[in-house]
Parts: sequence; structure tokens; C-alpha cells
Amino acid sequence: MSQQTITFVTGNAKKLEEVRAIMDAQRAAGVQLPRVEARKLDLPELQGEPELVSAEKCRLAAREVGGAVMVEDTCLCFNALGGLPGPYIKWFLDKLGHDGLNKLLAAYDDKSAYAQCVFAFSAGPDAEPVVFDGRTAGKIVPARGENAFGWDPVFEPDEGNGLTYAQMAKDDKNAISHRRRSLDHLTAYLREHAADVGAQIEHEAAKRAKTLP
Ligand SMILES: O=c1nc[nH]c2c1ncn2[C@H]1C[C@H](O)[C@@H](COP(=O)(O)OP(=O)(O)OP(=O)(O)O)O1
Ligand SMILES: [Mg+2]
Repeated sequence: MSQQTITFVTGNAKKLEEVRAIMDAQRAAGVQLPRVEARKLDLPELQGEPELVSAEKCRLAAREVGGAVMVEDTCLCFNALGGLPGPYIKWFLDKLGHDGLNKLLAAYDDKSAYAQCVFAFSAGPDAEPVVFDGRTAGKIVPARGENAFGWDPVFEPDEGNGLTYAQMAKDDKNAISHRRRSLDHLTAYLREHAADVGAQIEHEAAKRAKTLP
């Protein structure tokens, strides 16, 4: 596994920053992790359940890169709305803003929500993606804190001592975040299946080498 590189495909620089910070801290603590390269690509996203959105994004990424990839899809799910906006949060945030997200819940007493990150990993274009779910529970609040990353100012995690993600130090967010939890599952999988995954990446690469003109 250590010889191989996995390409993290995302169009979002903030995601990449957090993934790098989480992995660097773990490496410094002696955790064995694969080499990860980044590729900036804004891939089209299928509609549906988060696991499906992420798995399909992963297939596209693997085809695009022609090798082992990881992607993630992030959702913000309001319990009063049956989990919506969920995977559509990007567009809700874009069109409604922080205030509009709060107003969506005006008719409900229940402001609880969870942030969800679904990583998907694929060994190559013909391999089946594997998905990993990470969640952090909290509630939707009027915006507080620096407006640096998406909906961070309106999400107050239950474990955040009353602070929104945007008010927390980056390391504190990374310690409890949906992204951290999902990434931990992915890296644990890669460690547990290091031999299989390594062989699969090699196999995929060899197959492609053969089919090249
Ligand atoms: O920790 C986070 N804290 C605050 N906001 C966040 C976070 N993580 C993602 N976000 C935002 C970005 C986008 O508006 C939406 C997810 O959409 P999502 O499709 O997963 O991300 P994206 O299109 O920006 O990047 P990608 O190329 O990896 O799909 O929530
Ligand atoms: Mg996206």
C-alpha cells in the first residue's frame, strides 16, 4: 500500500485542506497512511442517497484519473425535513444563504441536524467503489463565526461546547467532524486490507497497461 498513490478528486479546496490537516496529524502520530495526491475536478453528481452520489462520483473520478481514487460527498441533513437538504445542500446554500437555511426550519421546533460525509474509494476504473459514512450531530443556528467554509457558521455540533464549526479552532473541528469520522473509516479499511487493495491497484494498472495501444 505504501508504494501506491491514491488521488483525492475534489473541486473544493477547503475539503482538501481539512483532509490534508487530518492526515498530516495522524502521520505525525505514527499512523500508517497511503500517499494521497490531489486533483481539482468538479465532477457531475447523480441525484439520490448520499452513498450512491459518492459511489457514482467515485466511478467518474476513477475513469477520469485512470487509477486509484478517493472522493467524498458532504450532506447537511435537517431532521425536521426528513434529512433534506442532504446531498443538495450545496445548491440550497448557494441560493438561500445562511439566513435562508435557518428560515427553512422556522415552522419546526426541531432544529436538530447532522453533517454527513461519505468517502468513496476505488482501486481503478473497473473496480467497485467502497463507501464510508461519517456523521456529526448538531443543530442549525443563526450564523456565528468566520464565514470561511460553506455552512460552517450555521452548524453547531453537539460536541462543540456551544460553538459553531466556524467558531471552533480548525483542529477542534477536525477532531469531531463528519469528514474526520468518514476518513478514519476509509484509512482503517486501507490498513486492514492493505495487501488486497495493493494487489487490486496493481491489477487495475496492469490491465490498463495491456489495453493501451
Ligand atoms: O465541512 C464543511 N463545512 C461547511 N461546508 C461544507 C463542508 N463540507 C462541504 N461543505 C459544503 C460545500 C458544498 O457547498 C456542500 C457539499 O457539496 P459537495 O458536492 O460534497 O462538495 P463540492 O461540490 O464543493 O466539492 P466536490 O468537488 O468534492 O464535490 O457543502
Ligand atoms: Mg460536489
